[in-house]
Amino acid sequence: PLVTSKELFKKAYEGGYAIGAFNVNNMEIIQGIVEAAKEENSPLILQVSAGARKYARPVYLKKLVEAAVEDTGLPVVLHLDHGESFEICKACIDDGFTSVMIDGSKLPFEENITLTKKVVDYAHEHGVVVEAELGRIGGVEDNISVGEREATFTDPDQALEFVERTGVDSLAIAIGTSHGAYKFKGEPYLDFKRLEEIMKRLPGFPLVLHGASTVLPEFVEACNKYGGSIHSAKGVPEEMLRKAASLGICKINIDTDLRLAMTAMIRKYLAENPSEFDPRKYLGAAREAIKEMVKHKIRNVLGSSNKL
Ligand SMILES: O=C(COP(=O)(O)O)N(O)CCCOP(=O)(O)O
Ligand SMILES: [Zn+2]
Repeated sequence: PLVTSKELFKKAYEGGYAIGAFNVNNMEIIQGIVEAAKEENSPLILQVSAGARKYARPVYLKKLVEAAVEDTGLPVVLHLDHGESFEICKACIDDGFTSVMIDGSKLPFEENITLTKKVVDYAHEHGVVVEAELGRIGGVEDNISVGEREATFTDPDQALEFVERTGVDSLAIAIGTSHGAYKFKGEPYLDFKRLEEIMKRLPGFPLVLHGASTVLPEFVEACNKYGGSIHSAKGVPEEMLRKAASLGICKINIDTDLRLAMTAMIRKYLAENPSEFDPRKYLGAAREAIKEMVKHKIRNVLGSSNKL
């Protein structure tokens, strides 16, 4: 069935593990992820961004996720990723999503609170949970200056006030990650001190890590070996993710590693089978790679195997 993340996060927080939140844009990506969760007997969040809704059209993704639930019997959270307005959150809630993110992180603090509270009120009336964001996920400068860090990372005192005034169910925090394949110019770094300060003020409250792809080297190398050009790519080392999962991070967002797995396998298949032109062959190979990658993340990074 489609479920909310309330209970999943509570168990994950207490159990010191995290739930994977994987972005979906087409059938093969959904199938690869869901097959992996099924084999690992793991809870799962499938998330749809505004861009994914534009690419695939909302009804296709909704029906594909419903098909995945029917086919596997898995409990799945269907989550809107980075909703930027009350309207898109409302549309998804009305369309049967069980969780939505309202991302007001670009707004001044008070406006973020007002917008988030409006979404929370509507979502909670419909039994849907809400993720918000405080602090700016982004900023890939090398060794961000202290001033820069203070300006963009989540302020622990503000986080407490934000949660109390909005009633939000989980909070995406900025502690050094950013979206995409170029997260760090220097050494990878997450501000665990800051995470612990936030946890002190919000004990037991589910926190979310965006921009958490590792940018797996084997896929970057495969992309480059078969005609790609992806250089200086760097992600979050898996041991940092394991540490975050053992702390208050209950949801870990992964999209770039899915994209790299899919792209690497399609490049590889086409290069090695130049006379082949059946999409089921290269999309099938990509689906298999996604499944193996997600199983690895569930088992060795998130720790959510056999937690159903
Ligand atoms: O946190 C992440 C992904 O982080 P990652 O890049 O490290 O995988 N996300 O919320 C995914 C954002 C995807 O948005 P879009 O579909 O518009 O490109
Ligand atoms: Zn994100």
